[in-house]
Amino acid sequence: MALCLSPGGCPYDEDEEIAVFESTAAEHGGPSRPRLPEISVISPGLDTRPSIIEPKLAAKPAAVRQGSSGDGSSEKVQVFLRIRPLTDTERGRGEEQGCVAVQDEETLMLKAPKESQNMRTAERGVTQSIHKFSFSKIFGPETTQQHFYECTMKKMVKDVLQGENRLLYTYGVTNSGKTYTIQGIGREAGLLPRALVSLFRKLQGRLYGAMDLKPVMYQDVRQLDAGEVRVEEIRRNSLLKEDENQSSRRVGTTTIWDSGIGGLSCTSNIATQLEETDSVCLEPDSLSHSVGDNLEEGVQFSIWVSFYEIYNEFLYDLLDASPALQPRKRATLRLSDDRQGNPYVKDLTWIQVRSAEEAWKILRAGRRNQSFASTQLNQNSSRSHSIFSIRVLHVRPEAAMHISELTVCDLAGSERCKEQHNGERMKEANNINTSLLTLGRCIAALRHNQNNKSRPPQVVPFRDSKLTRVLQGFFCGRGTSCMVVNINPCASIYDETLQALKFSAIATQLVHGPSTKTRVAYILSLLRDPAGVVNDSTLMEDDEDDSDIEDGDITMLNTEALLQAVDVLKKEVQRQREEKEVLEANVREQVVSEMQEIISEMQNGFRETLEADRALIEERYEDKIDNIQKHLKKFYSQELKERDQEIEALSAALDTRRETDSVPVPVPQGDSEGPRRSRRITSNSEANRLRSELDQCRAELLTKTHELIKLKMQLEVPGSTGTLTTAADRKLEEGQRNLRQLRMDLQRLGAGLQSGERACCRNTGGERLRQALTAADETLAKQDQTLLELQNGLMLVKADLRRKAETLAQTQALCPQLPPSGSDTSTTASCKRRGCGAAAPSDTENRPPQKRPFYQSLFPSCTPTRKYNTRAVEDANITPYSRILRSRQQSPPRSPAPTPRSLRGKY
Ligand SMILES: Nc1ncnc2c1ncn2[C@@H]1O[C@H](COP(=O)(O)OP(=O)(O)OP(=O)(O)O)[C@@H](O)[C@H]1O
Repeated sequence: MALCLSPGGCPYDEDEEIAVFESTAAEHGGPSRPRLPEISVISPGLDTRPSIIEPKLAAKPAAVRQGSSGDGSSEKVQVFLRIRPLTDTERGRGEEQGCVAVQDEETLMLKAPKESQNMRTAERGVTQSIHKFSFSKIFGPETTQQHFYECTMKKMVKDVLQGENRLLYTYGVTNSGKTYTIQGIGREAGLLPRALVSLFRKLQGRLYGAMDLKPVMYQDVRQLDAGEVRVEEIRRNSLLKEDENQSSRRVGTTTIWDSGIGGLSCTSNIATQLEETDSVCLEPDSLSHSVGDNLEEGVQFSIWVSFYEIYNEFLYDLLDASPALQPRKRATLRLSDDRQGNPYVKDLTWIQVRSAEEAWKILRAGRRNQSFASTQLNQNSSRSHSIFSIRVLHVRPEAAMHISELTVCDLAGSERCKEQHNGERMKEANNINTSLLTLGRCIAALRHNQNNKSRPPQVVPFRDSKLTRVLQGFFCGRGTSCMVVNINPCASIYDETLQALKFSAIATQLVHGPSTKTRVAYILSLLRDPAGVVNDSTLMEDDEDDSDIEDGDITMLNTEALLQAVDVLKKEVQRQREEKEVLEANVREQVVSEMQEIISEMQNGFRETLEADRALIEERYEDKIDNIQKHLKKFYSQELKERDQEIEALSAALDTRRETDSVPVPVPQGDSEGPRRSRRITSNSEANRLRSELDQCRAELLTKTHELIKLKMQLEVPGSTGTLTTAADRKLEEGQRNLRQLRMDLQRLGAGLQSGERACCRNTGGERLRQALTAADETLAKQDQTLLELQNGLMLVKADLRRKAETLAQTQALCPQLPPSGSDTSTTASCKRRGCGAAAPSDTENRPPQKRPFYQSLFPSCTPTRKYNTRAVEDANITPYSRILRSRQQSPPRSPAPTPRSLRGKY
């Protein structure tokens, strides 16, 4: 890529058209740029994406680029750029570095000088060093005031006389030539004096001389009575007189007055500037040749002016009685809204003027009250936004009054606060920058709303600063605005200039809202076609096609037509309201469905989280249960072991005791026992008696035993039955022994279970106990099996014995010499013991009676009969363990071994 020199001496990129564009919009929240191009291009453009402009389009003529209207002024906000010439001093300082170059009458190139902040960031690759801007028209340093006026304000004056509202405001860095552009110096009169001269020349012979009609509030007119007229005259004359007095004095003095805020004084060194502007000399302009052109017949015009400033976010009336004559403190003005919500400056002084000279004198008088100060960059820097308004009252003899307005706003220059070493200057600079920033935000919001009509509009922050509040009407359809951007080509303020240009680039993307005229056209179109639905787009088309409608004025309509218009508008309002209701219903529906989706997504999310948490907690508790199980297992096995040892020790001790007890107790000797001796003697005699009885019983038992043995021997039948009976007896004894042992085990387990259940209640896990119980179950089942086997064996033995008994009875019948009663008893006892005979058919009688309830409570379902018969006993003796066992046995098939989850469920 080759670098060329622009006409202004600035090198620019030949291949710039292929560049990817960065824009101010991007820096204000637009889409982020993927990579930095070499040149940033900022231009009004027509694209709905304001930040990206086609390079070829940028090179096209203004008429082509600015819409179909052709003149380029009907819709887009016009933004003019004016570059002021460098002074000799500035050239001497080396400020001319070719950083500002005009490429064509609409395109400006900025190239960052070496020392600038922009160049430093560009070298780091953060931003570009070359920037390209497009404007409605660019005016170079050589532009004369006359030329600039003709290209910018001339048409505005014409529009105002046609009844329109117009605003022109200058924006730029301090010392860039804003005040020079608006007011001018010496023979170089600025826009405002030229506009005044043009206005009065046009109105020659059409001025309304009386002072009885005065503009009030936003744009109302008030009829003054004679007294009020007199007051108005006095006020005007005093201002004019004061101006004459001031002018006659030798200027060059320094006026000191209070700024009105906290007693802070402000030095107004206006000598030089006033000296020159006082003698502003106007050259005849083109308007002078078109006196009376296009003015409505029969209408007279009354011209009123006001002049106020916004200083540190306070409004001051510059046409109020001179501060030099009044107390040092200035009164502030308040902002109010009229019934339609239009903002206006309350109690603002309006002075009727009858010539351009009078208007200029009033302006000069006001300027003496304005806040100027000497700053680093400008000897006479405006420290406030000054607003000069010209209201034109269109006085018709038999019709309603109409007001139009031309407002010229000289904005204070933006500047870097850090360069201000004076506290007051710093505060001013802060306020200036804040209000300018708000203006930028308003413009950006307006542009956003215009470019995104389908989306909900952004709130335009007009209320965030006084400046935007007073200018609000011009941005909201009650007129149009035009911006003049002033720049100073000095290299030392390059960064500030770049920021100012970026700011203005947003304004270049703005289009005017529907104007008052357009609204009139809208009403007229409704009257013409009341049933038809007229929307904004058709309205725009109508405007372009039908100039008659656009030129219409609602004040020309008679009462009947106006009433009709009211009816039509009411219907239209109703229709739009219904439309909006439908729209709102749709929006609500969409919002609800979206909310439902969001809620269901949230539910799913929560469910997943819950599941994950649950799994985690389960895992943790499983670990805990495992640990507890291990500890319990260890504990109970240890416990069982210890108890077994204890039982063994106790059994051994019992055996020893028994052996000891069997040894006869020696009779105590003498009276050493003291007073209990008689009792012991009694107990000894009792013992002797019992012992003798015992001996007797033993002897009897011995006899009976011998008899029994004898009988047994008699009954002994050689063969398998005898062996079987012996084996059955042995097994029965063994089974009873096992049962005893088992009972003891079960008692221990029962105790363990109770303590285990208590532990389980504290969430310590009963799985180990369950396992122990399962093991006990199995043992019991085995024992049960053994018992059943024994019972079967016993039944066989009984049957065998029954047969033997029958044989024996037959034998006895044949041998009556067999022993009588004793043998009968023993036989019966023996038979009973062995379970034979009809008197003992039930197997339950073979069990020790005291053992049944316990056994039945443990084995409730061994046999159905037992179950039915022992239900009451079970219920009475129910224990937690038996309950568990019962529940297990009642739920066939046997449930699998409990899992941690089922245990968790339980506990
Ligand atoms: N186009 C121009 N031709 C000749 N001189 C100019 C031009 N523009 C500005 N100047 C001079 O530059 C100086 C600064 O101008 P001016 O006071 O208008 O700046 P400003 O932007 O109003 O500054 P501030 O914002 O501080 O009030 C003045 O001396 C003025 O005469």
